Amino acid sequence: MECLPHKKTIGIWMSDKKSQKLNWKEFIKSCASHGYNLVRLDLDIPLEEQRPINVFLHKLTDVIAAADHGDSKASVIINRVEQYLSNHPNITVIDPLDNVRILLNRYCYYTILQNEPSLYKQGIFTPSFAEFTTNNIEMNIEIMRQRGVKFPVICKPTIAHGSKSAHDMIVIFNEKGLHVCKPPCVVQNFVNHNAVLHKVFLIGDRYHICERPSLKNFYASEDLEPIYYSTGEVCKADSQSTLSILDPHDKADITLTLNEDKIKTIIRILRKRIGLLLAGFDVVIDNMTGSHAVIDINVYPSYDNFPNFFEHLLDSIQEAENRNVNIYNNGDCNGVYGEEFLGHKINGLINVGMDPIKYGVTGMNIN
Ligand SMILES: Nc1ncnc2c1ncn2[C@@H]1O[C@H](COP(=O)(O)OP(=O)(O)OP(=O)(O)O)[C@@H](O)[C@H]1O
Ligand SMILES: O=P(O)(O)O[C@H]1[C@H](O)[C@H](O)[C@H](OP(=O)(O)O)[C@@H](OP(=O)(O)O)[C@@H]1O
Ligand SMILES: [Mg+2]
Repeated sequence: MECLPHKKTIGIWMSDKKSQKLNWKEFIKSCASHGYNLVRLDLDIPLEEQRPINVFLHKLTDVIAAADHGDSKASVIINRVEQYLSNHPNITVIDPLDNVRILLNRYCYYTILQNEPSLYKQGIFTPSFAEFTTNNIEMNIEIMRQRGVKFPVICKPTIAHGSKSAHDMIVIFNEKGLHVCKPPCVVQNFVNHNAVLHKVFLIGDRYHICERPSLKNFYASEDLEPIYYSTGEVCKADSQSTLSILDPHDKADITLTLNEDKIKTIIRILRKRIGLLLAGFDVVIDNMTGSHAVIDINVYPSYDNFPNFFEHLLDSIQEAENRNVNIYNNGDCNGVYGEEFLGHKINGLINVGMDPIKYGVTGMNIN
């Protein structure tokens, strides 16, 4: 992208896979209309040798996950990024790497939700879960018992990003099925939800909800073998998996209606506890109780069909920058910590000034 004078600069990095899905022409146009140049950063060369930036916009989840698990090349990249950002505290980071790290580990972010007693009272929950760190079936059965995890369960890799296998799931119906688990993994109570998934995409204080195909209803059984699937096969807008076809006895005659007040409550909790500007979460509605189960939280998701995505993104970046400029000019150059979370300081410059969620881009006013 060419650079024009007197404009601020957004430096961006994302995987090639993600980059191919982005409408770069439209993005550059939106950046320009908001007074930004857009440059793609090359993390294989020192950032000091590249154009100075005001905003660092990234999806480094795969690289962070690899670095945190000992990959030397990934570690060089993350160290380079973190050193650069430490040397340039006035750069607005979207989103701070320590905040992103929270969402790399399913056990970690499920625990955030479980530790929010206010959610349960409002008919919101995260399904009971347990983490397997060994292949010892007896130990794992005992852990499930202690944590109220009951069949059927979904087995998911503990690490939520960083490889295709992060999305490889298994539905397990009985104890003998547990031998298929590959620790470290989490097992989570399966919530029957009539094969309808609600995806919530967040950009700062803006959100958009879309429906996606999901899994049909399942029940514990001593006779059923584990069912393997990957999220992308079942839950994309155009997915047509047989796993989404309700069994005849399950033909849903009742419509499960998403409660937007519950969604706003979840958004407030995530902003307070995780503090990401670019995130998403998945909700299924328990078809017996109507309670809303938060089953997943994502870093910088696809934002498929998010209305005027680039405009909302740039507006939010400007708002985040304005907050940072105020903090930086007030001499708090080390950034402002958000709330303590499980030992991780949420180093969230964008956490500062927790404005009420302004509105859902669906036009709902939220106070
Ligand atoms: N506890 C659950 N009960 C019922 N269905 C579930 C549960 N957890 C996951 N699922 C189903 O499996 C799918 C994938 O689960 P999840 O969203 O945790 O995986 P993921 O690969 O991280 O997804 P994403 O593509 O959003 O990152 C969900 O969209 C939903 O269809
Ligand atoms: O359409 P969605 O938002 O469900 O697809 C996302 C998916 O939820 C995950 O967030 C993917 O990220 P990873 O977990 O890192 O694989 C996204 O892939 P990406 O290449 O766009 O980052 C999907 O878009
Ligand atoms: Mg998901």
